[in-house]
Amino acid sequence: MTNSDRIIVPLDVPDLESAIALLDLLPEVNFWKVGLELFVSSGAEILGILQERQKKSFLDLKFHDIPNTIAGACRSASRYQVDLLTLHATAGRQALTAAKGAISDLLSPPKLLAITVLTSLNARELALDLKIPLELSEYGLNLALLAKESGIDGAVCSPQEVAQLRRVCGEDFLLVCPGVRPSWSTKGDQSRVMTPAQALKAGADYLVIGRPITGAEEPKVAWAKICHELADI
Ligand SMILES: O=c1ccn([C@@H]2O[C@H](COP(=O)(O)O)[C@@H](O)[C@H]2O)c(=O)[nH]1
Repeated sequence: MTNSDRIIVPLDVPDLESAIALLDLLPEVNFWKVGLELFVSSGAEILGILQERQKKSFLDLKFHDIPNTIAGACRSASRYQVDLLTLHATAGRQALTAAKGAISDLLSPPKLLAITVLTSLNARELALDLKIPLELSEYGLNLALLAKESGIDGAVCSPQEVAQLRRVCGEDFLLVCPGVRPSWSTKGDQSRVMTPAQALKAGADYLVIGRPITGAEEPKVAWAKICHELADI
């Protein structure tokens, strides 16, 4: 796998037409993410289109519910033959275990990823608004370990925590990092960021890079620039 195959681009657009326009504009992208905005507006059709085009897909619906509901949602989502699927680690051990159990008899189930601490949050918000008494990195690590113990395949974390998670959770635990910003792009609403090269060197398996590419004046140029930055690491 080349480093550009490690980049997942989110289709964070309001409708199917805009999503297809992005696929057409960036045929060199092999891994696409479908999140809440597109799925809520347009449903699952985009997942069939990605399959037809032989692209890998990441369904990022971040399930957060009681065990029975999460299990059913994971089973339903598996029908779409997606490669990755997310749920929140904070749903708890029983929900994580139920999610894994609900898809374990399928022939090619998606890999389940647990969201740890959203990359938009900073330490101050975690402590003052959410009243989490742990350091952010310790909290994230605990959530990743809970997911691993519950049979979940990997975690979504910020690049700032990925080295620690890699060290503690091991090589087989899939680590996917949003919150990735090239030095030449703006952070926007992301708090805990690193550049693509830093994130890969720190141990990420995949990088989710959206607006620096899709919001660029010339998305093809932005994509090529990031791939170039990752070519020699
Ligand atoms: O902690 C998280 C979990 C998921 N995301 C998603 O990743 C992309 C990031 O897009 P950018 O435009 O590169 O900011 C987006 O779809 C989020 O829903 C995340 O950012 N942080």
